[in-house]
Amino acid sequence: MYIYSATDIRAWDEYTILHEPITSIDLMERASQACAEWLQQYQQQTTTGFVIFCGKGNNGGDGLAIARLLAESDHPVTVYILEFGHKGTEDFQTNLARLHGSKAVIKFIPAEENIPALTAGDIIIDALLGSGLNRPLEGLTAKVVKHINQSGLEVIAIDIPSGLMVDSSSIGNTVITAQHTLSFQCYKPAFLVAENESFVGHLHILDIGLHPNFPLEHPAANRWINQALVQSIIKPRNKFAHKGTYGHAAIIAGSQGMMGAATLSAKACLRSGAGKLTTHIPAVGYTIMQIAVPEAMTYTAGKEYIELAVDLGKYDAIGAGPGWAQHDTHKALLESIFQQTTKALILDADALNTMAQHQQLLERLPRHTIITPHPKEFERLFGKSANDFDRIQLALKKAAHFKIIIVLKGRYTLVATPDGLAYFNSTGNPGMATGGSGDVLTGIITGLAAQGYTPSEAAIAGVFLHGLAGDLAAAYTSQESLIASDLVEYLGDAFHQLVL
Ligand SMILES: NC(=O)C1=CN([C@@H]2O[C@H](COP(=O)(O)OP(=O)(O)OC[C@H]3O[C@@H](n4cnc5c(N)ncnc54)[C@H](OP(=O)(O)O)[C@@H]3O)[C@@H](O)[C@H]2O)[C@@H](O)CC1
Ligand SMILES: Nc1ncnc2c1ncn2[C@@H]1O[C@H](COP(=O)(O)OP(=O)(O)O)[C@@H](O)[C@H]1O
Ligand SMILES: [K+]
Repeated sequence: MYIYSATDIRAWDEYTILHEPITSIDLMERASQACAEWLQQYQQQTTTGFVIFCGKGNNGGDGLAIARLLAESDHPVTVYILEFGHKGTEDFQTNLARLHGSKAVIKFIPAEENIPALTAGDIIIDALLGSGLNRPLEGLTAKVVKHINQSGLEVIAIDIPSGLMVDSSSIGNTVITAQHTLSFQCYKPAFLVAENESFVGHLHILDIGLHPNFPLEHPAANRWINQALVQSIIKPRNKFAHKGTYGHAAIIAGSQGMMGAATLSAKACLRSGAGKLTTHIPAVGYTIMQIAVPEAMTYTAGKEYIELAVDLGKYDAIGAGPGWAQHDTHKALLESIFQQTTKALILDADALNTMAQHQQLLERLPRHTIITPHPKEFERLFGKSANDFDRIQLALKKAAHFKIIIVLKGRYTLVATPDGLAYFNSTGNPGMATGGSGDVLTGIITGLAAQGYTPSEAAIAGVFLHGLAGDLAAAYTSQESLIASDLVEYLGDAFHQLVL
């Protein structure tokens, strides 16, 4: 599934009108019906008043149609139309004419003194501006939005909170703060970044039946990692497989006091289907690893810190970095890993911090290395970004420059590939914001890469399975109680859900 820009969404709209075919006003009716149905399910008492703020574009047109549909179901509805000069789009005008025949009360806001007082208990519907927004809100529009935000009432935004840019940062702008956003057909870039969380609230994507052929003919660089995509990647195991079939993985991890990171990565690697695993750890962790992960072979070098890794050429995938801590031998260790790597390499945590301190190492990264920074590690490596959109662009730029795969972790983890594609992961939950979650991810991606999945495939499937394991674990144990070990325990159920 693609994540479209505002321009692409408009094109999909027009494509549907032309090819279904359907008139523009009927498409608006379909979108509005989907919203009205959602609203009535959400608020079943017909005594609840809806106060609907409409602009004069098609987002306002949606608001007018929703008003009529709610009034027909005996909800008290008051509509406020914000006057900004022009008379409104054609579909806005048609819906205004249709609304005149209904029980809804229609009022206009031509000036600040007409901004209405809002009544406790009312639900506000924001249909002021949608995907046609082309500049920050100002003047009367900004005042209305601030008034709504200050009311403290529940706000439900139609398509996108008014004032929020679809494809770029809205930091510092006046934007509706919604508790729910009912958006049409597909995710938009604005919904995927942490900086917009407080505006969007709970997001609901409503299917309004835009033409299914459009995505087939218009691939986009921004993509959604969902079950269908991962099912197309993960292959069932061969009937006559033996342990050599699924690769030999190495996890180079751990230090005094951080052997947990190494064991979590190792377990996750094995639970992801790798045929064999050897762990390279410091001597201090030998007994811990042998007891915690008896399935893994173990090689030790260094006492409290891993200092040397030898004979790496035989591995199909190497995961390095979890629990290394900071030590002055790590630069040489990384250089030696780079030299010996023949196949896949996954770098996380302190391996990334070491590269951040010795930037020249970046230039020596083997091609198609996967790095898995969280935003702070990303910043240490590549510098600060002014906003989340810039950070995504920077990740794509660096992925292309160094020919690597960057897994930028977060709510919607980004997998940026060297060919300029940005995959956003759909699974996961805040229960996973707990120490060790990232170590599990490193193990999963290493385990997948060892089996011969390409680095991009391993990263995409890895983040999805990791998040899905988190969702299944949270459903059982709650987000609060979730710990990283649970992610390993639920990986099996996550694979089951793919129904191979
Ligand atoms: N795509 C779909 O699937 C479907 C989409 N549908 C709906 O259509 C909506 C998009 O409609 P839309 O294009 O008419 O845009 P919308 O945001 O209502 O108005 C934009 C107009 O406002 C203006 N303007 C811009 N910025 C401004 C500002 N800061 N302050 C003040 N004014 C500003 C600007 O005009 P300008 O002033 O620049 O001449 C621009 O022309 C979409 O969100 C969804 O709800 C459904 O009905 C059917 C299926
Ligand atoms: N709010 C969230 N929603 C979804 N996934 C999350 C959330 N918080 C954290 N995660 C996931 O958990 C992992 C945390 O990794 P990281 O920050 O490296 O943790 P650690 O260093 O403790 O292992 C990442 O894969 C991230 O995507
Ligand atoms: K809106």
